[in-house]
Amino acid sequence: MKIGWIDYLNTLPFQIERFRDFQIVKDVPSNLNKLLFEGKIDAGIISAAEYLEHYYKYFILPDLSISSCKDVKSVILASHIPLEDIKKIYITKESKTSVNLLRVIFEIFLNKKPEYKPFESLKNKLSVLLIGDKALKHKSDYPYVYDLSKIWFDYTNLPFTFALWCVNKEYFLNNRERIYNFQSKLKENVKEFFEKIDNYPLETEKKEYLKNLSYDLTDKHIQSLRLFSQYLKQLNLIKKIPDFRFTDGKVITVDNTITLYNFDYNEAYHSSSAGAYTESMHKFIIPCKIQEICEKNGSTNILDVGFGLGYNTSTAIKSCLEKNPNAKIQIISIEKDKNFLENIKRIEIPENLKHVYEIFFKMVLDKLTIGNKTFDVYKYEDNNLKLSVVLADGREAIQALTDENIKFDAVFWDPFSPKVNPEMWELELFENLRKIMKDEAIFATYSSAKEVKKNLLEAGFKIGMVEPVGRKSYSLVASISGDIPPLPEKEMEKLRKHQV
Ligand SMILES: C=C(O[C@@H]1C=C(C(=O)O)C=C[C@H]1O)C(=O)O
Repeated sequence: MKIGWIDYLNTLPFQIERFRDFQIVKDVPSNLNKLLFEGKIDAGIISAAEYLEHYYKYFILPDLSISSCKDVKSVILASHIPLEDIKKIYITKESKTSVNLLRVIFEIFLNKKPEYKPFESLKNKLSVLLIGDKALKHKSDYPYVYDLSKIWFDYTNLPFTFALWCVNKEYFLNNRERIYNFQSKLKENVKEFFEKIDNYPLETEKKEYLKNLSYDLTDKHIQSLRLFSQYLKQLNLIKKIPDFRFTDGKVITVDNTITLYNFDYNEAYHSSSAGAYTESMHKFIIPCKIQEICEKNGSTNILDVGFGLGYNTSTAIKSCLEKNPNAKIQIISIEKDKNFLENIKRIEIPENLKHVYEIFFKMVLDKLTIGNKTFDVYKYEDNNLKLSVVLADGREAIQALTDENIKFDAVFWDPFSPKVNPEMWELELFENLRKIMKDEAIFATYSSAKEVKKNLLEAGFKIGMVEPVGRKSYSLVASISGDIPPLPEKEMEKLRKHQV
């Protein structure tokens, strides 16, 4: 394994010299960012801003960072003139996070646009951005020293994270155990370093500097990184607001709800850009008109394919009962992963869904015969709700449902994507599905892949679109004869052409 390593005093607590089996590549942050991006190193401590820009290429090693609360002392704008008079700033070539932070401070907080220029030497420069050991060394040469972390804190009341331990995604998927081992050693090293710091052979001033930093990565740090990323987006320094993906499978999505990464399918359970709860609401519950059905009919019968972490089912129950507290809800959900309840226990459930999740944890394992097949099923039933999570392959369960006298009012189609899970998007499956839907029932899915549209049309559905939330392309709805927003005529034409 090739590990990128920043040779600054502040990386000392990770005690890299202990990792003798790995190849250590020492460089400044800006170069390490490039090396990791290009896959020339496998993991490393890199600029937090590099993660924010290219998050989809990496996973973060949890609970590790280089952060500061208030002063950091080693990321400074050092100047011979006061801040108000600064028109031109010479910036270090070693940084990515700090340059971006400097821009946020000037262009957003102070509403100023100085000129930025990289420097080769410090000679004759009025104002410079310095990081790392050079900042510590040269700060006393300048009459005005502005600590960027302190300014961030004054404006946001949040700590600031400069560096993250990240691993290249491909490398991680093939070497998970090795990375788990590495991260737990890093964590141990930091802990031990600070336990024994008083005996460490190092000047007191340097010890104080290190003690003032923090090496963990808490919710507060993530909150701060998210805010930072929003500013970077505003300044066009990144294209998309990132999610936060960790090697333990946890993903903190854009609306701050948590989803998990499925390492078998190499895909998260929810889109990173909309957020888990928002996605449920806008791609499934609203397009399927769950509230209208509950209000009008007093009951609803939903098929949820891909229970996953339970967001769609729980959001449906919540929305329905909000509109009509007496509604009778029947949900059949299909889930392939027998351990889905274990996965749910690992996420933090949004406050507004907690009461519904309590129901999930009351489900009991039982058997259910559908058609002539018997499945394992998690069941729950009370006056309002009859919920069955069938543990089965989607195709088998839907095939079996066609032998029952059952018709659904709504279908949430939420398996892994056509790219990684093509068998769940095939024509035959949609033909079976059509048999178990009421004529006016609406089918909703997050995908708008061409194959999916084609197969739905061929199975006898009309298709429509749902405006995008948090991503570029729209998502799909389909129905036999229900009222759905049509696809733009241009799209339909393209599809017709492809069909002949
Ligand atoms: C706290 C510091 O943060 C560093 C700043 C970085 C950046 O600006 O990109 C990257 C890694 C960190 O080690 C420092 O330089 O002292």
